[in-house]
Amino acid sequence: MAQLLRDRLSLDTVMEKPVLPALGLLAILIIGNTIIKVRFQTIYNAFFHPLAPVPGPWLARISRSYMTPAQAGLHRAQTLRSLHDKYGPVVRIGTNEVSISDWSAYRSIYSQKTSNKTIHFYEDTKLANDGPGNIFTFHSKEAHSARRKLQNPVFSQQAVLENESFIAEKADVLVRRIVSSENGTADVFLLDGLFSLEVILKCAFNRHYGDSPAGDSLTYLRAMDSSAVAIQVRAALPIIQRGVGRHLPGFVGRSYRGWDLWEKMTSALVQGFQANEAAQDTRQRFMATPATMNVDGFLGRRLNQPELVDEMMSIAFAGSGTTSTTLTYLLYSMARDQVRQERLRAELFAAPGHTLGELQDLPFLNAVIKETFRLYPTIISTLPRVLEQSVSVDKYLLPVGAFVGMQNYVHHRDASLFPHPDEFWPERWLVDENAAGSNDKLKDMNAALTPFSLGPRNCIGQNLARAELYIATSRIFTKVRLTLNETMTEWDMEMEDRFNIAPKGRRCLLDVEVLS
Ligand code: HEM
Repeated sequence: MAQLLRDRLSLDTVMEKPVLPALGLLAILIIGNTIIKVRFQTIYNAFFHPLAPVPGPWLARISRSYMTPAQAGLHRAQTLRSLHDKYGPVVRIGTNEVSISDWSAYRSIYSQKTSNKTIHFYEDTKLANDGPGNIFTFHSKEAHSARRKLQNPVFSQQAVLENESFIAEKADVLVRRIVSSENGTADVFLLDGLFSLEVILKCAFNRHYGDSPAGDSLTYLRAMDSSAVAIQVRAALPIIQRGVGRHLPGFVGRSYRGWDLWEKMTSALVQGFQANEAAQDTRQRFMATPATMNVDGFLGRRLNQPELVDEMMSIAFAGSGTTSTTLTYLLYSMARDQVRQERLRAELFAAPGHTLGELQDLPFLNAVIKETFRLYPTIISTLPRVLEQSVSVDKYLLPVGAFVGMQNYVHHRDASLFPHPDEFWPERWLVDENAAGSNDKLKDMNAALTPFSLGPRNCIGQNLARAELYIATSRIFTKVRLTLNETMTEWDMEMEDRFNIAPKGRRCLLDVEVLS
């Protein structure tokens, strides 16, 4: 027995002894291997990656998250501008990512063949709860071009002209709201938001809202705006889907519940339109009609309910905040500059008429709108793309698979094309055609002005957006004189980069004088 025990003990000892060192060795090997791998990857990224020759901050060579703090701080575009000032037109901003500021590269980067939308960025903007994606988010080029074909007719210039009376009607409501603002001070940030949303809801669903700024359209606007936080939280933490998020406390939970409400309201609009309007709209005038009635060529059928709701939420989202912030910055610029405001008014009063066509012929109005697009491009930030073809920019060859991006905020401030780039100076667009080289310069300025982007994923709603800006601007400045309210500070109107801009103070208070 004693011998047995001894044998057993010695066997255990024999068994135990090598186990610990073996585990230790394994751990050391695993850790060592990881360190070597990480080191190797880091060394590769820093020195041998195809993007290694591209200049940029040292940390960006080895980290994918170099831009995260700027993005979280809502100043990504401004940070990129400083990086371009320091490093030149092509800057490496991540292990596999570059930013480009050379406007002449825009057309090739954003062409059908060269690139595609990055999945991780755009997939996050699926909007309906069980929605499969929408025209804005599709990665598949076939799915996207079929959806674009389906929707294009209701966004054409012809379609916008047919809906001109709707836009004028809503612009008149906007003017009445401005005029009747409390104490003669209007918050045009809020009122412009309602205006562009109500234009969309009218043009999409034939839905009309009254003059009161405190009706259902305000509830819709607030619900849509409040969901921005939840959309970002879901993107950063995919585990927090809608079902979980709506139960969270505080502003995050509120944002998820706002998102639910926005979807519910859109769904009700879609159902109302299906029941009462769609089949009667034989001229296919309303933006919801083709998506409701016609076959999507990629799917080979009509859109089902979640697809339709997702699509309409994306149109409301893409089409309202964009136009309204542009209009807000236009009014702000004019309210700060009475001389230019008078010049604009004089041009409007002297115009033969105020139809869209007539307004689009007015040189100073055109210059004011272009300058607003240049200085306050509502989509301020990077439109991220993944390269499907290698492309040369400056002296660098950017390989297939690299993430690339350009941002209006940066190339719209290219001082070689736009002297005094941070100044609102509409006269820069009124080029003397007889001066030497002026036409070439104007051609370049126009080519560098890309507020609606270019290529297959450019803005489908740009005709409508332009029409809203021309009509609203003319209606406002022929009825009222605007001046900046004394409580407004520069900080209030600083642009926050949320992809789309928002003024930091979330208000734009203007004092209103009704013209006799
Ligand atoms: C001043 C107003 C507007 C500006 C500056 C603007 C700008 C843009 C830009 C830059 C893009 C490309 C985004 C990207 O590639 O990620 C875009 C796409 C889009 N915009 Fe606009 N937009 C405006 C108004 C509108 C309006 C009024 C609508 C609809 C009613 C609209 C609907 C869309 C849609 C659906 C897309 C996605 C198109 C696609 O991928 O095929 N936008 N817009």
